[in-house]
Amino acid sequence: MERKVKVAAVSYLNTKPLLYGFRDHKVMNMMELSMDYPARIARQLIDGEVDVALVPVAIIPKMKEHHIIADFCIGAEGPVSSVCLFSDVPLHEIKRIYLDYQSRTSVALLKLLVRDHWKLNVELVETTGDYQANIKGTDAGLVIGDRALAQRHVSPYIYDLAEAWIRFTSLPFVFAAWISNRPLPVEFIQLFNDANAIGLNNIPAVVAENASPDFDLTTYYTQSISYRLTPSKRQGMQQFLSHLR
Ligand SMILES: C=C(O[C@@H]1C=C(C(=O)O)C=C[C@H]1O)C(=O)O
Repeated sequence: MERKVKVAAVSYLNTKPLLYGFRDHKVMNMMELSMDYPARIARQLIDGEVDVALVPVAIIPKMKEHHIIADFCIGAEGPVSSVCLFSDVPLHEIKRIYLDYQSRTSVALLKLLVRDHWKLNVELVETTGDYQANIKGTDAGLVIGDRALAQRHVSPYIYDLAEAWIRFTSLPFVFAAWISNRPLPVEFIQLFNDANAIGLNNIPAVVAENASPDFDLTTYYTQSISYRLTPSKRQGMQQFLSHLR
């Protein structure tokens, strides 16, 4: 038998619906699952430490070979709630923006919006560890994932990046997709897709076994995140990637 497929997933609440169905699924006999934050799993997929990952789509241009293997993604057709620019002051008064080291796609999207949509003259600052405490005065911050859901209760000004992208392009946005760095057996791909769909078809069960002190998870899973990689999401993704080139 072929060796097990190494799969890496995002360790945020937004991935729980996609992973819910894997537990007792027979696809687990064919794979090993690990979890980390998006920038780390991006590195693991590029370096070949894993075969498939729910990676930030912004890293696609860095891959020698890539295959989108599933019909599911971390996307949005409206405000995504967990990818935002947080600030104490209105957008045009911001002087500096701290960038989230856990992100790849949202950092690229923020840079695009700053330049072409919002047209801001700001200093962009890379981070490597905890930086949310730096978000104060005219220093703003991009925060993603569960930490963004918490930051919503802290910062008075919240600019949702998916919402801004949709205003800018009239297209939905894809933050992350299941991508492999080599071709995989059709049987694996079919089972993998089947496992992804189970949680999405059972959102109340997914909500029942997870908890967020910061955000209503039913709303998050059914209205903020949009999980189906539809033709219009693929179009949004292509448009985003062509902006990156
Ligand atoms: C919507 C989100 O999408 C995430 C954003 C990513 C990025 O910016 O690189 C990568 C994976 C997604 O989990 C989120 O985490 O809040």
